[in-house]
Amino acid sequence: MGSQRNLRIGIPSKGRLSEVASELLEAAGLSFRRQSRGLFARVSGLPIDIIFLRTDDIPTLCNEGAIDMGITGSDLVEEAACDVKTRMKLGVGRCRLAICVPDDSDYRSAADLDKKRIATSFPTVTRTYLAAHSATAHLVALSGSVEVMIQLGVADAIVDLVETGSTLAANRLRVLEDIGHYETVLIQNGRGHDPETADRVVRRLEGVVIARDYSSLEYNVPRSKLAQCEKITPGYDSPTINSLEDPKWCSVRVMVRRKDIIDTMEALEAEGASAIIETPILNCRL
Ligand SMILES: Nc1ncnc2c1ncn2[C@@H]1O[C@H](COP(=O)(O)OP(=O)(O)OP(=O)(O)O)[C@@H](O)[C@H]1O
Ligand SMILES: O=P(O)(O)OC[C@H]1O[C@H](OP(=O)(O)OP(=O)(O)O)[C@H](O)[C@@H]1O
Ligand SMILES: [Mg+2]
Repeated sequence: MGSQRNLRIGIPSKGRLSEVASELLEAAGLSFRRQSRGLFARVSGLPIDIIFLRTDDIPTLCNEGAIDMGITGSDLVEEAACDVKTRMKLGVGRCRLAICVPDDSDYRSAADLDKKRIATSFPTVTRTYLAAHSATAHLVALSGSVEVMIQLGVADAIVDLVETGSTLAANRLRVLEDIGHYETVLIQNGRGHDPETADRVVRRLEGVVIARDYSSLEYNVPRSKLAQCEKITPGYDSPTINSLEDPKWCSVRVMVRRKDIIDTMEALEAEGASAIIETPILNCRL
């Protein structure tokens, strides 16, 4: 039984998302070894092949059916303007796409860029955004080094990805407007090749991605204070409560978003909780 060929998952062959994608798949129990510069790798014990591709080709190749699923940036999915489904956000590679202008220019909004020249690797997204803001610009479509194009006299403004803003600062640019926020995603086309294996990949990645976002927190609390503490830590579903030898006390185990962990520990302590312990979660099924 089974499908005629293995499920194909396309992942970046190089660049910043290449390691991110491999690590996530490994953590989800999809183990494979890439021969140097190889295009394919077989996943051990599962009917899956990993195909190594350019990050920006992954949306198009998924839409065309060359791969069944792919890991890439949601910015590139939007730019490719094709009909693939986003199965899940992977919680990494977060960045935004922004219209940027020289620090010392007087532009105040996208509408001020009407009839100006804009350099970008995202012509489709840029054109759509400008049209919605009553501006039409001359777009210079480039595949990289967009930040230097103002200095080179090629453009008046650029549209590029921004994370920390250090590239902008180095080039004396500022953000005029944000176009959108993006992150690394798992995509799938609508052809439905081997849906059982595809869903299994999604469930496995979910386990890892959710686990990375949460910690497990355990604490002891007098039963009289339990209600207040449960308000602070409602948990992913609901907290697990265990009895302690002293009937006036109980122990609580709960999942807490990692970004909230310190504030939560402080709030619990202030309510009278003690022995508050954070432990990382490697994987989970909820
Ligand atoms: N500074 C950044 N911070 C976070 N994510 C980013 C950043 N820059 C890019 N990304 C994400 O990574 C994807 C791939 O990045 P990019 O297009 O720069 O290629 P790359 O992997 O860096 O390879 P190259 O060296 O060819 O530029 C982007 O589409 C975006 O989703
Ligand atoms: O706001 P920052 O943290 O500075 O990040 C933004 C920069 O990151 C990306 O470039 P990348 O590092 O991939 O270099 P590249 O231009 O060689 O692709 C992007 O194209 C920006 O230039
Ligand atoms: Mg890059």
